[in-house]
Amino acid sequence: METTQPTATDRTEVAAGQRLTVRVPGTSANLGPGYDSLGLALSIYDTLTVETLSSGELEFELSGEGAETLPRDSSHLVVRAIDLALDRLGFQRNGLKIIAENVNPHGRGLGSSASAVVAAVTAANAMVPDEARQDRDWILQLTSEIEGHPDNVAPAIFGGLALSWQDSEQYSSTRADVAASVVPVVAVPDFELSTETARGLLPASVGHHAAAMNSGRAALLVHALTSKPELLLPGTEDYLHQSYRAEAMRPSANLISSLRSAGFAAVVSGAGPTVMVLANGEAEAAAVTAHIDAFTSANTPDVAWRVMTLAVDVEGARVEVHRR
Ligand SMILES: Nc1ncnc2c1ncn2[C@@H]1O[C@H](COP(=O)(O)OP(=O)(O)OP(=O)(O)O)[C@@H](O)[C@H]1O
Ligand SMILES: N[C@@H](CCO)C(=O)O
Repeated sequence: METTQPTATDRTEVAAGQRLTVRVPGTSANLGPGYDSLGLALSIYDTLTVETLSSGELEFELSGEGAETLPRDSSHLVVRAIDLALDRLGFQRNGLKIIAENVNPHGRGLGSSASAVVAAVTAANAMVPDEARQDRDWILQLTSEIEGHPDNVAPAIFGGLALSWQDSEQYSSTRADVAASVVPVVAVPDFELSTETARGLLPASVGHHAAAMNSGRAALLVHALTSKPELLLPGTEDYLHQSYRAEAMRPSANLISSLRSAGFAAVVSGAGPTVMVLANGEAEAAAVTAHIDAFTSANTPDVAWRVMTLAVDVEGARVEVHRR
């Protein structure tokens, strides 16, 4: 979390006794050539319920991913993001009960940290009175600042395919609808790679030729995803990041090469090490799954893979306020 922590102490306290639930989709960023700009919302959901308490304590009920390892104090990512959002809104909290049901695997490239901060900031925004509440573009701005890039948070907020960009410190995003035949298939390995580590592997600059090649493929990818899925294989060719990160996720890189050689549009999901294939239709998705099973059985015996056929989430983050 790169944004500075709040310091204010003279804020209005949020009302105690509130309970709200946010459901947030996982996301796959980059999609090949869309480094730090394109992202897709996926049907794998984390659920965060927050209760505002009248005493100053923090209570945690964590289940699923990270339940054994995440901190249970104010250093928890969700609490830090709630505190920052409340501060920006002109509020502060008393105690909180955090109930997190985490399904999205951590450090695998499916946007788990983005889902957590989107859930937290959405929850904080729903905790304050109507007149103080902000819109989803405000949530995009703050969560992009926290993450350092908008490509995961945007689809987590808005659903669908998010095309995001940055002007100085200002983040923006627009949503596009993905062709109905596109089926995302993910292969999640049992090892982690943090986004921070993966970003550290990238060069400070790339040549003009690579930039030009990448621009063409990124433009093609948007057309392929929205209306011409038969062009997904050329549209997912990347020149900016995957090759530099391959050594840190060799089993994933080898699986991607094999899938692409067979004609399937395979990419590194986010910063990896998950592999995602954008299949064109259910029959192709089944063939992709069979290819992954055969390749990994023969070539990566030391890695356990979880293969999931998902859907594109079209709703984005959804908040439910429980009336008492
Ligand atoms: N639901 C959560 N609650 C609290 N902390 C979380 C949660 N999800 C992720 N995190 C924190 O974020 C870290 C993972 O973030 P990281 O950016 O490295 O990977 P990712 O978001 O899963 O993948 P990517 O950004 O490549 O899509 C976890 O190790 C954990 O510290
Ligand atoms: N665009 C980001 C996505 C992962 O958070 C990266 O590749 O580092």
